[in-house]
Amino acid sequence: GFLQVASPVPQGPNKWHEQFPIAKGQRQSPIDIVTSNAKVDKALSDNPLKVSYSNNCCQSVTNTGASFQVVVDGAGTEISGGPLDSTYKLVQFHAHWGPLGGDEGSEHTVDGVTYPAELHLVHWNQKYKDVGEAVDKPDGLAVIGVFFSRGKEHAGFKPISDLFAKVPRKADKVDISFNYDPACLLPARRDYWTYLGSLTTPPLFESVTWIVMKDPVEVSAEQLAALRNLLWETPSGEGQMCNNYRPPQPLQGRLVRST
Ligand SMILES: Cc1ccc(O)c(S)c1
Ligand SMILES: [Zn+2]
Repeated sequence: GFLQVASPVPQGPNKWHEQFPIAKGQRQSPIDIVTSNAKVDKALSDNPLKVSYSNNCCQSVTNTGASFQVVVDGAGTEISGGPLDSTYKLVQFHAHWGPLGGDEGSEHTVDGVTYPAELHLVHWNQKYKDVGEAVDKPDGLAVIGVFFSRGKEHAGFKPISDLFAKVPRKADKVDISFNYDPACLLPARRDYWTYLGSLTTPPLFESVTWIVMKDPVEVSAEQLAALRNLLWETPSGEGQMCNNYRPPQPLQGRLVRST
């Protein structure tokens, strides 16, 4: 029969360093957050993190082949304060998750504890002309991480999780026709840990000021299962997208601050 030339299946995290040497860098993410080593920094509370999103900023949901991604028009969606020396604008949000029904899937862990999924709200520094210029600068990005725990349905996440079945394949895209305020995905209590790290997927740029919310938000088992309506390439062909999380990386002496 004809030689089957399979499309190159993305290699797992332990191979990324071959093509992206920065994978073994000095400020890689995610990390295990050892809460007893985190240092409370009152400067973080003296200048509180300000999150102001608008409720008509979300344009579409797409399947990137590695996660879902809600594409956001940054106009009117700004964060500032806390660990940030500048204003950053939201550009997209996505998530990382584990196997069906499992408790692993988050990227950051807290004293070794994993959550079933982790949401990433990606923002870029307004001192740069666009996200393309910001994405590889040391102060280019700020990502708010929110842990998802399994529990009651998250009414605010439902309009998004209901769309996953409409974007099963890579590059599939569906417009978001309703008003949606991503702030509904944040926990009520705004305490967080913050440290300097990187993107958790290639190209793994060391450009992220991480803001990891301490409190998880609850989503239902069905909403976690809806993440698997997204498909991706596996070594044995097309399959449910899952385990798209990178395990914790060496801290390399970095300080984790806490509110
Ligand atoms: C900009 C960006 C893209 C993908 C990611 O997983 C993260 S963490 C950040
Ligand atoms: Zn991410």
